[in-house]
Amino acid sequence: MRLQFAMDTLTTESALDLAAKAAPYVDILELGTPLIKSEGLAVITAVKAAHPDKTVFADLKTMDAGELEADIAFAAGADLVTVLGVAGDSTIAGAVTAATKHGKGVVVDLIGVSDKAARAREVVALGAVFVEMHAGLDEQAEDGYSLDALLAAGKAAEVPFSVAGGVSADSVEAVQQAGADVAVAGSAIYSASDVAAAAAAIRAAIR
Ligand SMILES: O=C(CO)[C@H](O)[C@H](O)COP(=O)(O)O
Repeated sequence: MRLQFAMDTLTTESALDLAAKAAPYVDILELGTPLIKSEGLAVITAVKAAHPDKTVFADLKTMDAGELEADIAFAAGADLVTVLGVAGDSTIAGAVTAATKHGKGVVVDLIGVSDKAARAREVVALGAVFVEMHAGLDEQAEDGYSLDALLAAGKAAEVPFSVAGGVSADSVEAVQQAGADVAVAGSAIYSASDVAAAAAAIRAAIR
């Protein structure tokens, strides 16, 4: 299982600092949606230039204009971009067209989708390389939140999937046991006082 570090920070300087500390322990460097909105596509180019050996994941969360938004992110250096699962099929197919042109990939983020397993199968048929079983930061803050529903959806989907929603060193083993291809960890790493140690601890918990 690969480990993806979601950098939900707001400046390129901070992203480059976080990436440098975590890179030895992670496979995928994610530029979070707030970071891309704050700094624009240039942050993708900067992180890819600093880490050409890593998969650079641009969390665009595209909802419309799939081909155009994916195209400009791939041209900036992204290896993977996200499109929302609640978007129309034509938006997802458009992003896949751009990915094919660039030799890159589209990940469909299932945040806000009620039947994640069923939508996962549909979007993989449209060409997504994997889906993200995702509970966002606001959902994580709700009473009673747990990763369990995401893990169950991943098991039921029977397609390649990642899990994002507060994954930590304590929960990453359950993510792996559910059959995930990628574990996504954001705040568990970037909020730690020792970013490198936090990333290393999650890596060590992956068998
Ligand atoms: O896409 C996101 C929020 O929309 C986050 O990057 C994702 O949820 C991973 O971060 P965390 O581990 O802190 O939940």
